[in-house]
Amino acid sequence: MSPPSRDSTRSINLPSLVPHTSTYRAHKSRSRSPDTPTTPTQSSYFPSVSSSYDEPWNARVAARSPPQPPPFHRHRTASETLSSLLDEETLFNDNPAVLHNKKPNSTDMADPSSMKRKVVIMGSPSVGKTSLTQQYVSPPTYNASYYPTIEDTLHKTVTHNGIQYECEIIDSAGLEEYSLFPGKYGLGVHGYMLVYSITSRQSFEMIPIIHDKILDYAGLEKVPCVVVGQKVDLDGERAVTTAEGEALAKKLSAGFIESSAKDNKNVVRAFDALLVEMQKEYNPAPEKKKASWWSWGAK
Ligand SMILES: Nc1nc2c(ncn2[C@@H]2O[C@H](COP(=O)(O)OP(=O)(O)OP(=O)(O)O)[C@@H](O)[C@H]2O)c(=O)[nH]1
Repeated sequence: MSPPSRDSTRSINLPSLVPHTSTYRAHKSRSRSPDTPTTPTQSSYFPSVSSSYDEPWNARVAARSPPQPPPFHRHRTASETLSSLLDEETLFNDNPAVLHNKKPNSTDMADPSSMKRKVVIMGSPSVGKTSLTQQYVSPPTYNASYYPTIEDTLHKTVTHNGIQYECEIIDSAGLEEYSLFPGKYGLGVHGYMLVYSITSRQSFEMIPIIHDKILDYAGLEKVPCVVVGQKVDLDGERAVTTAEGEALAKKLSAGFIESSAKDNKNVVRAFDALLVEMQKEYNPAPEKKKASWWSWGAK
């Protein structure tokens, strides 16, 4: 006897689905009427145990799998996505730059005499991020022991160029080349301090990698940023020249400074440089009036 071909009429005896249950019919009749939601009520989706177990298994499956997905399963339209993003913004009312491409501005101030600034200190492990931050927030503080950071948030109110800033400073965990970028640092942040150690070439090479990750995550072409070459007291062990640091910062359109948390050298200047970068981005000085064409011959 020859084996059954693909087209053979012989088929496996699967039970056929029986969609025409009372639940299914109720759903169909609802979906025909434009005024009624197509989503069956909870009770019709999940009939009570006693009634559902009277029906065959395939009827119960059919009752739970309506042919049309309920509305909350469909893809959101662009305008729905936008309005949900706008809702998200209210979750971060302290952080005006929450949304991608949305810049904070002077109106983001709760108190008009002070501005909130959220900054993240990022870089490779052990470059001195914590030492730098603590030296800035509560000087003089320097601890020669090393305790890897998970994350720490510090606050400091400073006045710079006549403006008072309430700074929230996030001291982040050291990042390695293949570390996942922590998404929370890509949103709602006003500025970044990217720290390397002048004694570590590897930590220097991490700076453009972290910078790229920030831009990718935030969906921006530029973020206010300062590149800091830390541990400048160890000049004898230098692995990165000042010129290289400057050139990299220029390439990233960032500020640049070398500092030593140990000697408390340029620590305040590093944070001031970041305030300047943020100021340039969010509250640029009004452009000087351009000379109009007729003023050329006016002398
Ligand atoms: N010589 C010198 N050592 C420093 C300086 N800043 C920090 N250190 C030392 O470097 C080590 C690491 O410092 P941390 O401030 O913990 O470095 P970190 O970047 O926060 O490290 P992670 O928490 O791993 O990300 C510690 O032993 C510090 O004492 C500095 O300016 N000069």
